[in-house]
Amino acid sequence: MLVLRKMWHREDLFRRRLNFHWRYYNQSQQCVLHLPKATVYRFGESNKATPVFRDLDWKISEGESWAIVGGPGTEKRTLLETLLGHTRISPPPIRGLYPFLSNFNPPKDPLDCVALVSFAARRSAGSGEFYDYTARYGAVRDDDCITLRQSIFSDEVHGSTAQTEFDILTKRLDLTRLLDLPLVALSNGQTRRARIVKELLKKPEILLLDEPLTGLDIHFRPKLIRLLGEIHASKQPRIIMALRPQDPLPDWITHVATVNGSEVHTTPRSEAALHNHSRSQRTSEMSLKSEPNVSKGKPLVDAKNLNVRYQDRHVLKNIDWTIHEGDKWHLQGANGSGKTTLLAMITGDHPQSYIQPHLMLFGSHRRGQPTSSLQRMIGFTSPEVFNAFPRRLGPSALTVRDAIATGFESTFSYRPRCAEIDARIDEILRQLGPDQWGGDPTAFDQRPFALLSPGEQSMVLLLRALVGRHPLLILDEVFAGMDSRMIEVAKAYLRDGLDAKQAVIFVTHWLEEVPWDSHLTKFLRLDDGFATHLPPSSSQ
Ligand SMILES: Nc1ncnc2c1ncn2[C@@H]1O[C@H](COP(=O)(O)OP(=O)(O)OP(=O)(O)O)[C@@H](O)[C@H]1O
Repeated sequence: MLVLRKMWHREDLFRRRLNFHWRYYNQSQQCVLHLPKATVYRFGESNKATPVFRDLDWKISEGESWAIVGGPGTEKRTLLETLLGHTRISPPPIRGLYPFLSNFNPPKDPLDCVALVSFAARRSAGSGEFYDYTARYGAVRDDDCITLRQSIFSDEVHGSTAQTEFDILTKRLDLTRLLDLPLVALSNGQTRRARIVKELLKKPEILLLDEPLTGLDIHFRPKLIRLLGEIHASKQPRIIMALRPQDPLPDWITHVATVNGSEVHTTPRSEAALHNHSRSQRTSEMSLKSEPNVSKGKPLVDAKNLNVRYQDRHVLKNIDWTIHEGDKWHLQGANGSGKTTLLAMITGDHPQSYIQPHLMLFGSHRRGQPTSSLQRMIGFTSPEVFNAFPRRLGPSALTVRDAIATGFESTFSYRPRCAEIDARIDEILRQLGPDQWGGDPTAFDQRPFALLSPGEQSMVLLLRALVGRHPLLILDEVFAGMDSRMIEVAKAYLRDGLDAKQAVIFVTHWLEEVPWDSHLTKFLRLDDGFATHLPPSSSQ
């Protein structure tokens, strides 16, 4: 009897162990995504059309952490659209694209539980007209009064659990103190963080993030990456991130899908060929010949004791800043420190620019100059210009050439092009067009702006800023979406291709993107609205 009992006990132990291993095996092998050797077409196109992806063979098992890495073309974005179910997969995967969703009772529909956070401007949004982003600087209109808190707590997000998660996420993403501000008042980086919180609270099973590090300051990037790693490990939701090749790959990423044209290579991290963002050591011939950045020319901007307030928020505090001809400035500062506000003083977009006691722009007081004539002196691009730029399609679509030509105007508007303007556009396209960065040069200037990839759109907006050879260039996060080859070409132009007297204010959160060696660059850093002039060796 005792022997029998011992045997039962052993058998029970064995059965339990087996059960445990089987459950563990099942869980670890649970298939999150499965695309077995598929061809992917745009919706509405037959199998005779050129596919967007061929032989796409991709399996994601539970527990793996994936990043999609790809260049500036539209392919990375198309792969995200495929994961959202916006393309046709042939043959369709038998258990669906996301087999694990069929294990829920009732099974879940990917359309309801796979979400995307993308910061690329929507194609042909609204009427396709230029959107006036400067409204943000003035009195907030009633329509724009929706606060950050109201925007996050949409119909889809409610209940006490959501409230707790909301409190935790807004704290971790440093948004708590901004919750009662109008949404339009948030800075670019603050808006990006808010968009991520909003999608997380909708509780998707899978969250796709398109280049989530762009526009975030250097201190914030590691915080976001850590948070996303923790969220992914909890599977609430699983995260798939799309990154540029030069972006740092988070430690917790185990696998990489590299997009190259119509091919996608899926490999464990250790086998992926990655190009980390590294500071270019190349010093241009011009840089070697140039003297250290001692200002010589006339002052273009001279601001003394500049202040900006919104009710009780004091955003810029007693700023002194003089910019001379030929100066190259790197304007630094964390998200929300006041960079965009300061630049809006110089472009005249900010209504409070009129009330400054000493704001001299191009030799006259700001008050004495219409904004339009002021802006004819400035070549300008920024995340706000990128988002506001018209993206209409159809017969009145804006071509690349049209888009660049608007750089001769003070604000966005068309003017019939003359031969001289066309010749200058041809020149800048030869210097910085797709032939230089390995893009498709076929009739590039006639392509609709709206159909370019985000990186190509950024490049066209840079050309728009450069085409008029303005005395002052303001280049705010100008390389967003570009790959390392485009960035190197653009940096070389900014080092060697500008007129000696052109001054530049360059804004970036990536020190390695600054085109000039540090001894040729001047540094102004904003900390919570206060400005500090930094010595040449300064990094962020
Ligand atoms: N109308 C407004 N009312 C209250 N606060 C505002 C308003 N407009 C802007 N702010 C605040 O001013 C601060 C500076 O914003 P700004 O856009 O200049 O920051 P930034 O340095 O450009 O940030 P980022 O790097 O994220 O682009 C932010 O904290 C923002 O919330």
